[in-house]
Amino acid sequence: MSVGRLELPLAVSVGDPAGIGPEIIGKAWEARHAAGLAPFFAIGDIASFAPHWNGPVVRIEDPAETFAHFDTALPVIQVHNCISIIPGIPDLDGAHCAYQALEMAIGFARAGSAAALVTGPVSKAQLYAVGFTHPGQTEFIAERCGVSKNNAVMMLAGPDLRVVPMTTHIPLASVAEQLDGRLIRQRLRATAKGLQRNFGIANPRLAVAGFNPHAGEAGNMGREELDIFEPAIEQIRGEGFDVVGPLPADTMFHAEARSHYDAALCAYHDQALIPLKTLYFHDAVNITLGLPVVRTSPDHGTAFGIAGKNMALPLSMIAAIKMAESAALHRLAAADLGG
Ligand SMILES: NC(=O)C1=CN([C@@H]2O[C@H](COP(=O)(O)OP(=O)(O)OC[C@H]3O[C@@H](n4cnc5c(N)ncnc54)[C@H](O)[C@@H]3O)[C@@H](O)[C@H]2O)C=CC1
Ligand SMILES: NCC(=O)COP(=O)(O)O
Repeated sequence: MSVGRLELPLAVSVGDPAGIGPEIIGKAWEARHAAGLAPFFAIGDIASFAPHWNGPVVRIEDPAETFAHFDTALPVIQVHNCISIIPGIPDLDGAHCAYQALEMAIGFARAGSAAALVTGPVSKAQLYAVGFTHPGQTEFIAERCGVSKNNAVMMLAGPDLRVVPMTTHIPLASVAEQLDGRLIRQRLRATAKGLQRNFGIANPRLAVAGFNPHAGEAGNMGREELDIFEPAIEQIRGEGFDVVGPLPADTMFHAEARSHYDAALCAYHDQALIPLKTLYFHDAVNITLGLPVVRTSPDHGTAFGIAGKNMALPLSMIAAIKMAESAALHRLAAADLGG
């Protein structure tokens, strides 16, 4: 059950200011009434909006000021000034801005000044170039929240498909060695709990994709399913969770198959994200499960190629803002019920 509205605004980090972050946040603000969005404020360089979007912005110092301004302008909390923003041409100064905005947004959510955290798209390569040592924002936010990276789960959620890549931003060649029984069990438990807390699904149904073609074909095309997946899944079933698998990955994403589970746990990034983005590129949301705060993000990236051209669709950002509100409300409702 999720009812009512939040008493706190949502914090939205701008992401890389040379990407489409400022444009999709501005366009989401324009859609605030039509889409029924909860009040939100952006965190970034206020000067980074004009090259991308010509709507009104207002500088605020405190998240609580959001409510006084949200009707008439996009409230923005300032990070350090980026020297110059050229849409589509990322630079290290912009990467510092993105890094600082992310750090501040986490701080507001953790301090209880924001109801949830919505992160704009960043370029991982640009962040790495300014000293970011985590694979992505998921792991960074987990660390800032004191959660081990194995218990923070990346989920991408579309209208009738939710996927979890059990390994995330690592080379494909490293997947087999990282996918051990412990990781699979941790991902399964955290996904089940995350579906309960953020989506209000009381008894989540989980499906696990195999690693090899045809889920190993009874051990003839690889033994990971027999030696690692099946014992891990058996143990998790013994803990009372509803889990099927390992299933052949090529036949578990068609419409009828999708109706049998609430989330599909996949062995690696592209096994999960290809079906999701093929079906729902503009509707899907990246949500991190297992955190003490709610964190969502659009499913897409910085789209440098279209930045500053007024071509970016804000739909995934709007969906991320809506999902952040809905997840925060689910958590409040569960707390009211003693959950
Ligand atoms: N949430 C995040 O912070 C994410 C960040 N990234 C980062 O983004 C950078 C670029 O990644 P790509 O693989 O090029 O993916 P991308 O999602 O930025 O772009 C892929 C294609 O989709 C188009 N596109 C993306 N968002 C769009 C929108 N809102 N409206 C219209 N068209 C849109 C782009 O123009 C491009 O043709 C990488 O550095 C990656 O690390 C990628 C995914 C998620
Ligand atoms: N492919 C998903 C993605 O890149 C998002 O990563 P994160 O920065 O949210 O961890």
